[in-house]
Amino acid sequence: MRKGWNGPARLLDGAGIAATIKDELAERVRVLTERGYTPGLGTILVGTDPGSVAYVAGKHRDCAEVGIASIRVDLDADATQEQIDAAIDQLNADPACTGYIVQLPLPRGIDQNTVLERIDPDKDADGLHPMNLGRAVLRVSEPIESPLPCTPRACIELMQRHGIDLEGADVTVVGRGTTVGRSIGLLLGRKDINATVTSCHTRTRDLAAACRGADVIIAASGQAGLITADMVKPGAVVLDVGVSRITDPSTGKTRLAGDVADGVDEVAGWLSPNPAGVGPMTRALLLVNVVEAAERRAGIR
Ligand SMILES: Nc1nc(=O)c2c([nH]1)NC[C@@H]1CN(c3ccc(C(=O)N[C@@H](CCC(=O)O)C(=O)O)cc3)C=[N+]21
Repeated sequence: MRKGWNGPARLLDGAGIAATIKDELAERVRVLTERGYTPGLGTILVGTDPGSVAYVAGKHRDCAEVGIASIRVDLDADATQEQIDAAIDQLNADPACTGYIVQLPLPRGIDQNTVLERIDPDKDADGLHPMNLGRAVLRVSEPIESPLPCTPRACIELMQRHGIDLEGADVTVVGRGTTVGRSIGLLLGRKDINATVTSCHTRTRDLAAACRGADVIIAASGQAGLITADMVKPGAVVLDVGVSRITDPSTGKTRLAGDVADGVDEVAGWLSPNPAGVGPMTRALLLVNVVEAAERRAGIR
């Protein structure tokens, strides 16, 4: 938060920091490759959801930029649970694959939890396997030598690299989805971060009050424009994590919209743009998870 703040917000430059992180990773990848441990990222994509197709393509482009090998498994939208299981078993067994993700959401009829639990926890590049989430719950004061969820890591890294102090800060998290809302509190409450976390969702009685009291708002509900200027304490840090695809009723065209409404930039002290904020950072932290997994395998962490 910024004292005596009187807008407009400074931008949390996710695209810029992501580029810096990728530069740092390229050097670590070079060392790994020299030792015969080139990291490899796998993706399993089921179906042709345009958002998912675009994200997966972005992840493979990022890999190429830093020298990480990439392995792509694309399945039809009507793939069976058995076919998805077989793709997971294949990547679990593939020595060239250091870590991989199964792009979410999965088509209707496929059980997400069964899929996530089948991933080898050491290769869980998303940090969403119950073993890895469980480690994050249990190890609050020691370093965690296993993958952590990418978007929560991305949010924290984005703030830390802009010098934002989270020690004792009041952080309100809006949304309780698997990839962000449910797990980010595990990281924010760690003894090396020490934030105080309030977790809100669609049944919260007074969301505006919970937001107004916060030094930091993490908006990850997936409801376009949910967080409005009147809900933000002047000078607060606002991270716009949500991604919704909305259709303009007059033109019929779709566009991407975040959780944060226009006008918040006039009140907040810091704001992550969307696009170019948390999205590119999430992709960068995915690569960090893969490089860290490769370093563990190579015995250099
Ligand atoms: N297993 C799994 N892991 C994920 O991490 C995961 C997932 N499933 N399913 C969907 C969400 C969404 N997500 C995004 C990643 C990058 C951008 C991103 O880089 N966006 C660009 C813009 C991209 C555009 O314009 O389409 C930006 O913000 O600048 C956005 C969204 C990862 N997710």
